Amino acid sequence: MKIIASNFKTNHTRKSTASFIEEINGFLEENKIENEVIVFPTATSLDSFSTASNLTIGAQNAYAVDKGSFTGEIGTEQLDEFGIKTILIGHSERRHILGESQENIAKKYEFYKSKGYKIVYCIGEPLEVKQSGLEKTLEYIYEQFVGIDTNYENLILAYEPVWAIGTGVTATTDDIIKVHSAIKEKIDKPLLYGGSVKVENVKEICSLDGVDGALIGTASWNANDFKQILENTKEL
Ligand SMILES: O=C[C@H](O)COP(=O)(O)O
Repeated sequence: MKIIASNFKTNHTRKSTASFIEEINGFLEENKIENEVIVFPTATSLDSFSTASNLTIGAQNAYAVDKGSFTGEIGTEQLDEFGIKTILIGHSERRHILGESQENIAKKYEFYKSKGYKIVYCIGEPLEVKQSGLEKTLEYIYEQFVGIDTNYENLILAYEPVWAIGTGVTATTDDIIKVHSAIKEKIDKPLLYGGSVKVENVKEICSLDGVDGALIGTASWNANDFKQILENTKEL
């Protein structure tokens, strides 16, 4: 059983999201796909979708609050409206582009943990760290666990090397195995790989030891490609 997640990032409209979800839902049912599938649309496209039991809709981000005066943010009141109970936290784009600190990420994690959300928690190193070797890479990754309760029952991890995200450069199977096995030795949670996963490589990556699924950006935005990804991982 694998977990295949699609992160829309800043892509798709409300309308195209609804048709994507309808199409994927139908595909899962018709093809009896049993893997767990999670789709993270933009906040503006969240809705009360009717979905198969193995398809979950999650939020890409939300503030650590129920409601209040936090311009531009959403909280659990807005997520509850659509029954959203899954959230992505610590994505590298939020860390490196939007400037979220480990302290803020840990606060957000604690808040959504206290609400019982399923949390997909991302970790991963930038290129200069990777170039300094495995030991430094792991040190960097472990710092991203500061303030994070890794025993939380609803936790899924996603290892996403920053240099592989949206670049078309996938980590080698050797890179993935080394980092995944090191993380798995310390933390016994499902661990996804993310970073230029596509139709052609998803099966190989998801078959590696210590890889429990994939968190996919670019290659998941086209419904036909995502269906192919789901098909290619169906038997794993
Ligand atoms: O959340 C997904 C990851 O950032 C991977 O993105 P990507 O598949 O476009 O490389």
